[in-house]
Amino acid sequence: MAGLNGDPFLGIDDNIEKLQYNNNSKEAIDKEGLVVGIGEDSSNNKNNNQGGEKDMAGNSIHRSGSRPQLDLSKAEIQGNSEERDPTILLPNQTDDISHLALDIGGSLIKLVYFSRHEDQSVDDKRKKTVKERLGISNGNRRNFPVLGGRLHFVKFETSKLNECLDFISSKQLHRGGIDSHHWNSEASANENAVIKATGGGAYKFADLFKERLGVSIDKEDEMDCLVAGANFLLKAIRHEAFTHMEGHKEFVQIDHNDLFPYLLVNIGSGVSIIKVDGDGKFQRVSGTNVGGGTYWGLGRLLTKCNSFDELLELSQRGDNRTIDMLVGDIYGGMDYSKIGLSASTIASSFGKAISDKKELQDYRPEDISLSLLRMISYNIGQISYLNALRFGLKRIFFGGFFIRGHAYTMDTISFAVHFWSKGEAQAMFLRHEGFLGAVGAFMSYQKHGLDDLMVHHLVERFPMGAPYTGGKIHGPPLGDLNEKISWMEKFVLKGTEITAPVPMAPPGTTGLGGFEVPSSRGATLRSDASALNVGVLHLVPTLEVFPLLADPKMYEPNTIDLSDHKELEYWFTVLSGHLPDLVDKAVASEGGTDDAKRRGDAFARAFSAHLARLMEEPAAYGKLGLANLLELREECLREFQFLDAYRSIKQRENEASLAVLPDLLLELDHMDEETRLLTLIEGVLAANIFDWGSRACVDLYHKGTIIEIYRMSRNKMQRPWRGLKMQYGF
Ligand SMILES: Nc1ncnc2c1ncn2[C@@H]1O[C@H](COP(=O)(O)OP(=O)(O)O)[C@@H](O)[C@H]1O
Ligand SMILES: CC(C)(COP(=O)(O)O)[C@@H](O)C(=O)NCCC(=O)O
Repeated sequence: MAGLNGDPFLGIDDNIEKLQYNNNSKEAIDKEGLVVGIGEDSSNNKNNNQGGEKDMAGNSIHRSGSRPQLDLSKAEIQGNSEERDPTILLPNQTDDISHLALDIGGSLIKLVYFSRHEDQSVDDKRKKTVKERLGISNGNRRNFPVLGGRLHFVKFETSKLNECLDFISSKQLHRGGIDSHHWNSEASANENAVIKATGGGAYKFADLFKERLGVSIDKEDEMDCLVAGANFLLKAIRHEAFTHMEGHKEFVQIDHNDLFPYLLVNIGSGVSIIKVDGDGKFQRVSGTNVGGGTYWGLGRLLTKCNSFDELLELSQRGDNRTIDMLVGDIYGGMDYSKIGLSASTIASSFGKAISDKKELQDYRPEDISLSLLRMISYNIGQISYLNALRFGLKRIFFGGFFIRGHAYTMDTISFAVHFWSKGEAQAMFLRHEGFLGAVGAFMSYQKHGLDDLMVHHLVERFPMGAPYTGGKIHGPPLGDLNEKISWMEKFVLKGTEITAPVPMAPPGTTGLGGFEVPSSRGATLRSDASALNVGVLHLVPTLEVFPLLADPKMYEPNTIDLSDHKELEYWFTVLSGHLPDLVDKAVASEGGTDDAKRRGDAFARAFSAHLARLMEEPAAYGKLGLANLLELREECLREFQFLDAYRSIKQRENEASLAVLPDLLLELDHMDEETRLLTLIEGVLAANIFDWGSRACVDLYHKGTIIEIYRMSRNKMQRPWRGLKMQYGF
């Protein structure tokens, strides 16, 4: 019933099936692990960036294409390959392994770093033995370890560079991470490490990195990186792009064969506008100095805000009409319909301040913030459209941290694009908005094979719970989920108690294309990552996903789409109702100790909070299908260290099955070939039907083990077609 787990060492094609022993109808379904094989021949890896057009002024950047990075050739397990968690020797590995890339911008430092999967050690011995027994081979795949792990996304303010350096140092990221001994025990001793970095800070702070961390910065061109990052994310991450109009978010599945050309608008401190024609083929066609830095800088001066988020939060309670001059203010309350302007259209941002005999302090900071935000967002949307028009482009992707997943910002940009293009062009946003450059810099490492990754090769997971340690449940408030680092990591640094459930954000929309007052008033802004909806990307070097499908990249494994609210409500009720039972099983799987009970309790609270959040905002963690929801639950269980909630049940089942196996085999041996085959098929189907989790099956299950149920029902299962089969001789 349960498939083999992926084997990161062997890279064998392998199905991860998870049987859900659940108490609810419809609930127990198989989930296919989304899996990847990034261990293809790394020598074939192309550096997408190398062919980049260098037609931007003055950019002559050295790209260190010849420097080897994670070279996996001739890798082998050191010592006994049967031992748990064995060390892997990478004999051809140079000392400068690096799993970290940076984008050091005018406002923020973005970090993308790689950590190896922890779960690779789980029961490797058993898997190998089973694989050997079954004679499963690697086929023509390479017979050495592939890089399985996670891509993390972290950001810091550039003004707090020291925090960033401390973070890198505490995790030894510049030396391949604290788990680097798995890969190369000498790596940590390396003093000649080089890390890839892009953005202006790669130049400005290179000496500081050398001084503080002893690492050299290998500079990558910012535009190259933005484009490489955007192309990669659009190709490799399911539902990376989405539209946002009048508060409504819709994920867009990009067809890789029809991605280019597009316009990329990166709204960082300033704005770069790039026409992208292919991998490494692009041209920076425009830009504007009125960008994110303008909103934050001017906003800070005008409102005395202490943080960008505070400024954004203020805008949510603002009314721009007190400060913006509207068409109606000029036209005596009338529309100027001849040119299509309604009375409520803003004629001149901040224009009212000319005639009002008011001073700065007479205006509400909330109104100032909203007016400023609208002015800048609208302006960028309009300039972007004009550039799209120049080149006949219909699709405009917006990135950069100015957007910050903020509904009003996105609605305003979308409105401007839609309005001026008369619906011809479309504004789309990227979930990893601010990380494009950093991802691109990460991609520029040559030999990790990431540039071969395609759709389904990365599985995105969200930190779902709080870590447990020392007999107490710790963790930051759920609202701070993954602001900088995963919950588990955060705990190590901060270790605060769980104090609150996930705070509910208002339906953060503005209505009417961003011109009116936002409907979301008095609410707090979501913490960074939960607003950004950026999870950790997992690379699982095992299978191709359903390689026989005509177009595996476009395959949607979710048959139940939870963006339908009724469907979501149904599953919310099912999962909530099932929670106590699941907790009981999870606690039992860990021996029913007090410690397990506390973790079970914390898991229930955390998962309930996530469910509540998803009810409020179904797209909070990206496009939501039932398979994703069940995976979120698994992830949450794992974070509370329940590796397999159904462990004790499986144990019981295995014991029961093994006890009757000799008899069953004997019985099968005595059958003629046809009956044997039929019986075997029936047996497999019986188990599979149980897997479907119908209420009737589940009720039956409570009365005994699967094998007993099967035995009981087998005699009653003489199907009419069986007689027919004999009658007609097939
Ligand atoms: N926590 C934050 N601190 C500062 N600015 C932020 C923050 N979150 C979002 N921003 C916005 O993001 C902009 C920076 O975006 P980013 O894409 O990181 O560009 P850069 O590479 O110039 O730093 C800032 O100018 C500001 O408008
Ligand atoms: C200089 C920059 C590329 C730096 O990138 P950033 O740190 O803002 O992300 C960007 O700020 C920009 O494109 N500014 C606009 C300059 C102009 O075209 O007017």
